[in-house]
Amino acid sequence: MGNREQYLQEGIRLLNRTPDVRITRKSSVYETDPFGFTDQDPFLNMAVEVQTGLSALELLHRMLEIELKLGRKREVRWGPRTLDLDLLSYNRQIWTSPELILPHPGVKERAFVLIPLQEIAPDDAIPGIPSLAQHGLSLQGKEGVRKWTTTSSPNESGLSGS
Ligand SMILES: Nc1ncnc2c1ncn2[C@@H]1O[C@H](COP(=O)(O)OP(=O)(O)OP(=O)(O)O)[C@@H](O)[C@H]1O
Ligand SMILES: Nc1nc2c(c(=O)[nH]1)N=C(CO)CN2
Repeated sequence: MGNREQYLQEGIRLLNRTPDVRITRKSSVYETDPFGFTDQDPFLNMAVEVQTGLSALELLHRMLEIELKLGRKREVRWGPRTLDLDLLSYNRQIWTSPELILPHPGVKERAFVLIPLQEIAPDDAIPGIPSLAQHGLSLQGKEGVRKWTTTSSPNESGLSGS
């Protein structure tokens, strides 16, 4: 919602100012069709890598604080938001608790996550996630807001159909 690029940049700034958290890589920014609740404006998505001494749960808590600081309200599931920060993967750990699931369960079904992620992380960064090529996805363009193409017809998530 609102000035989407500014929210992304502010989120990154606050993440990088968090004690014991340093951003080490940033993907391009992608404009993506809304997934889940489709009657809303396009999203901007990106992935960042951080180096941290925090535990995964501590990092998640700092991320939730940043969302709140930037005015995130939880109204409609999958609905419009100022900023959503998800912890996609942490040291290739596999973890399930009521508060935190690792890797994030949405990764494997969301092209808007997989594509920015593959720009900054190796194919095996997330346990159990097939590579982009295995999803039939390829990237276009090099600068600015980027797009991708699917080699077969996309399903709702934007990933190639099975
Ligand atoms: N890996 C994770 N990263 C971020 N949040 C997670 C993760 N695993 C579990 N959660 C939990 O999910 C809760 C709800 O997240 P949120 O409201 O951002 O969902 P959403 O963005 O609407 O939908 P989705 O989670 O499908 O992207 C968080 O409070 C958090 O405790
Ligand atoms: N394109 C796109 N659609 C979404 C997104 C998102 O980040 N990008 N996040 C959602 C809830 O987490 C729901 N739908």
